[in-house]
Amino acid sequence: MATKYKIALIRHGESEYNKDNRFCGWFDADLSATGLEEAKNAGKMLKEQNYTFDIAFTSVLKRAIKTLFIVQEEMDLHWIPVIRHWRLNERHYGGLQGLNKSETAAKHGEDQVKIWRRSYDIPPPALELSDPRSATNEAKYAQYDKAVVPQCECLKDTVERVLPYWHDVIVPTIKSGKRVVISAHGNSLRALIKYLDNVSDEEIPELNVPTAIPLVYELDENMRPVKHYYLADEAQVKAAIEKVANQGKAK
Ligand SMILES: O=C(O)[C@@H](CO)OP(=O)(O)O
Repeated sequence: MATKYKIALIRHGESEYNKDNRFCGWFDADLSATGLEEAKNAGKMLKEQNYTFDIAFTSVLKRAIKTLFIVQEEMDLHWIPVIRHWRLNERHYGGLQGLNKSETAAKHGEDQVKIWRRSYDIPPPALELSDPRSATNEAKYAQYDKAVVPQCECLKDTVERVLPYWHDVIVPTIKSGKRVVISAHGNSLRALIKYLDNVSDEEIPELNVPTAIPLVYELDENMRPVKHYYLADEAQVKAAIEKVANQGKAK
């Protein structure tokens, strides 16, 4: 298998909700001061390693949009087209959105929290439509049928809404020869990685994506992965992955 295309995936930098260890999902949390710094470093890593892009895809959530912009700023790539779409949003965390992950683990047990955070097909509790946390009435989703806006999602649901966007929009862009960067979220990227690397439902709970360390996928002419790697040293990646995994521990 020969590499024909290279794409970069970036999970946004630490958000205010990550900092407070709260479930975030479709809540539009901003980047924390650390997150801003992480995003800057991601841009630096890409620049130092001579990456460049022709087009960017991101979600409609500001933590991913701002991370992308900071990366563009570091790379002096402000001019490239940026396409934002809700299909790249974070997995919707339903009734868990806003709750502290450690407190939730103390209340429901770490095993239950791991199931909610990382299982493939078990969704968190759904939000009521009348819940002020529901995204149904947000202006950015007004153009879509109300049924499009989830009230909770398991990873399987996220895979099912990310993949049509991957196949219908991102793949044709990559095939047209454009160098693509995707700035998205822990679980929308897990959904894409599950598909690309054929990760089984049993293995997916152990996959965590660290914040703002660019992850490069080399793809063959059939868009199958040849290899992938983070643009940081192994120890840094390992520590950042453990930090994410540990967020579900009761303290
Ligand atoms: O809260 C969230 O939306 C996600 C990403 O920050 O968290 P988790 O890693 O628990 O899936």
